[in-house]
Amino acid sequence: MAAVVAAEGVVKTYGEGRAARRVLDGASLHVQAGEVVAILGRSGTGKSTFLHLIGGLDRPEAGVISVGGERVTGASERALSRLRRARIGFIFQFFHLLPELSGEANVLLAGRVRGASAGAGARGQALIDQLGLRSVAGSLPQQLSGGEQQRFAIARALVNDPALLLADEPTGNLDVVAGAEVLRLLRAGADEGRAVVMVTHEATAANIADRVLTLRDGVLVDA
Ligand SMILES: Nc1ncnc2c1ncn2[C@@H]1O[C@H](COP(=O)(O)OP(=O)(O)OP(=O)(O)O)[C@@H](O)[C@H]1O
Repeated sequence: MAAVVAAEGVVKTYGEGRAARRVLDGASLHVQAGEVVAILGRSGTGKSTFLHLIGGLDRPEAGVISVGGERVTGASERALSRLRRARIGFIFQFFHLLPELSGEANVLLAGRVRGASAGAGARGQALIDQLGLRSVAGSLPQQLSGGEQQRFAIARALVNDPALLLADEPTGNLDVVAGAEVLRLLRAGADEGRAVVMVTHEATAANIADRVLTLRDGVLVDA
């Protein structure tokens, strides 16, 4: 079976000249459908950078990245935004919900953009029910708890039924109970056949992972 994520030899440098810092130096990662991979590593080692590169939010200077068999590296901006909408769900530490829209509207909007998958509206409503968000569906993000905001963010990430979920410190801003629920939802997302790549500081988050890797000296190694 082809990997959902195939990243080979990824190199990324920030800055120029004497200030240049090579954050990724040949990092490689392959993730299959149904698999959760946790990436640990000290602060500043390049975990978020790597996730952004996989998701096509930034470009490496060397290496090859594919998602779902489609090239991320070398793709045009237009192709990248289509690929992101169709295949990738992003979940961030600070939720990144649009503040002027209700939780429900945040989810449904993601299912209405150009290139959204068929049936996204119905799926969004079903996710709001499944994730226990119906009673707060009309609330603005600022009126919601952190755990509720993250569950809306997960519903938004799932609304187009992506093959890949990318989660950057998804429990970093939550208490233990809400964090455990978010991890359970990520695990369930993989058990439904998605690939999940999660960057985390928290060793407990790795409990739901099939594989735990560490980013060290610019490459991914077994933890
Ligand atoms: N846009 C940027 N321009 C310059 N340097 C950057 C940029 N983004 C990140 N860096 C630097 O690259 C390094 C890796 O950053 P990154 O956010 O990927 O690390 P991280 O492992 O996710 O860290 P943390 O665990 O603290 O979130 C850091 O030293 C950071 O300061």
